[in-house]
Amino acid sequence: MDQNQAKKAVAEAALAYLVPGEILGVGTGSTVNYFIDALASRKADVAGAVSSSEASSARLKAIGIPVLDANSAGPLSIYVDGADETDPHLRLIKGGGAALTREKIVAEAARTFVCIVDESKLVPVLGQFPLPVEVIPMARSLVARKLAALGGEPRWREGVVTDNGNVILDVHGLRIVDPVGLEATINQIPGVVTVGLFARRKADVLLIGGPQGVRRLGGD
Ligand SMILES: O=C(CO)[C@H](O)[C@H](O)COP(=O)(O)O
Repeated sequence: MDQNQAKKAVAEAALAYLVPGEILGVGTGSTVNYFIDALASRKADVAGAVSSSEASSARLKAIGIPVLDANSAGPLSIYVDGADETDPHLRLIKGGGAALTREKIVAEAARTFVCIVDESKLVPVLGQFPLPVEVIPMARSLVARKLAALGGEPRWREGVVTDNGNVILDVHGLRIVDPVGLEATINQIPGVVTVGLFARRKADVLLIGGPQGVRRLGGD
């Protein structure tokens, strides 16, 4: 099974968590694209979706799933999304696709966060993947200095503007031994909209695809 087959396998496995007749949350990225493709076969069970990006909204609409405003949808049954990195405790780094803020909002609104990854994303300690931070443009340099003081090496993802009109700093060189603490610390820097650490609201279920098939962590 190659990496794309692993992504497709976990995406299809996530269908088992659908709650018929309820609204679900849908994330962003290549693994989620496989999930949206798979969702086409279960359209009748989906009352609608709240999406974390314009890209996923377009893909959902293309298969005929109504995309709803988060403000009118209320609590969501599940949230299905990928990750850039996960540790064995289901804490995540997300935001490689620059959709981290909306992803955090939709994850928070969901009863169950089902994270779908291929096994290359599983690490013992988070931080090998540069940590994305969404920042209000006028605060970019200030926030970069504060992140450097925390021991990271922030790099501006030049040319990228988020769906919310902000910029992304990717923080290299962190070894994140206290994800909950670091999430809170970075979120408190003025000008930070969101850090792509999902440690306080982590995944509830992690589906990992690899050569042996799909295995699950959490959800017991
Ligand atoms: O956080 C994300 C987007 O902001 C994605 O979930 C993450 O980048 C994983 O993407 P992919 O499934 O393409 O590997």
